[in-house]
Amino acid sequence: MTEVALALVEREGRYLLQRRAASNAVLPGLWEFPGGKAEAGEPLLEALRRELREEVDMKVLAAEPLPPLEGAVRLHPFRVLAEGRPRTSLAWGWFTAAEILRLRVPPANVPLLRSLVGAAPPADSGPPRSI
Ligand SMILES: Nc1nc2c([nH]c(=O)n2[C@@H]2O[C@H](COP(=O)(O)OP(=O)(O)OP(=O)(O)O)[C@@H](O)[C@H]2O)c(=O)[nH]1
Repeated sequence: MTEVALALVEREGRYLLQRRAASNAVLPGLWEFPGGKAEAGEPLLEALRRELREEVDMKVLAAEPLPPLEGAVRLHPFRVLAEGRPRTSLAWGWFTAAEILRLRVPPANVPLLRSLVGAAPPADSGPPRSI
């Protein structure tokens, strides 16, 4: 299974996203968290540090793991406190989780984004029920 480290860099309730190049063979044009595949034998935290540095030139100061998501690959999201300002040739921006759900994102990210928004059900959905 391919292990992928994702950086959820949050500032004032907004998360850093970048947009995959339209020319990318995998998920072209989608908005995603900085991150990428761990190399063979590379600890996830190291992959997280490396990808954040390589992709947006930011330094991880602290990272807290969230539960992994299983799909075609295994996503390991981390809440990240990072130093610096994003520097990347890709489009990027700061978005609330609710805003991100209205962008084109990798399908595997949707449950994660919903959990970030908080389980606020639509007004007409009735009382909360366990699933
Ligand atoms: N970076 C990133 N990858 C994600 C997210 N959500 C998600 O499903 N993925 C998947 O995780 C994998 C990460 O691949 P990547 O291509 O970014 O990894 P990488 O930087 O190591 O790239 P490389 O294979 O070109 O060296 C892809 O299959 C991608 O579709 C996300 O929010 N951010």
